[in-house]
Amino acid sequence: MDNLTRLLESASLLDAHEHFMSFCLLAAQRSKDPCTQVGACVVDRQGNLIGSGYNGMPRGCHDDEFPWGKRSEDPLENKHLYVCHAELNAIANTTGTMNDCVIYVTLFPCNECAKLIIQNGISEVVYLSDKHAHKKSTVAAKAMFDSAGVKYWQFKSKKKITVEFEDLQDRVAPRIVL
Ligand SMILES: O=c1ccn([C@H]2C[C@H](O)[C@@H](COP(=O)(O)O)O2)c(=O)[nH]1
Ligand SMILES: [Zn+2]
Repeated sequence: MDNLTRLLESASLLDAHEHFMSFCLLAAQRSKDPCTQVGACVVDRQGNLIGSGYNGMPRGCHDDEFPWGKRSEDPLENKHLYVCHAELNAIANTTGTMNDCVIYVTLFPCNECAKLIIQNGISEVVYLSDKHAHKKSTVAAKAMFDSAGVKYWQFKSKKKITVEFEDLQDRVAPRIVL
């Protein structure tokens, strides 16, 4: 890539997919899960972000009372029985219809989230990581999406976005590093 192209591209805006997936990555930073932070957002066909969430304990269930580990032999001492998934929280935080909306999520949805996505009429899933692709929950989720006609595709980009708050005191836009 020559310098002029690089300059022009670095000055260009984020496209919609980059914008919403970046938003999910920022939302994921709020998660207290020490192993897998997940962010999700629901976007309507006009391009409006109408709900978002990240994986966390249910409202009123404090992190000091519930576990974040996953290695105990006792399932009651592991996070999985308690944690609300990012997609669940994004959907719960959305007001109004989700018919034909798109959900962006940093990790491919599990089977339980797939059911929620389908039952709420969401028609497209854009995901970043498929690190649980080998798990039965992911295989089941894909089978349900295929059957229900929910489109899903993996977001890929080589862009790097650096947000430096200090830097922003003098400039209005984050620096996009290519
Ligand atoms: O559809 C999903 C699947 C998982 N999550 C969350 C739930 C947990 O907090 C982590 C998974 O933990 P691992 O340590 O990778 O098993 O991801 C989600 O939000 N949405
Ligand atoms: Zn899930």
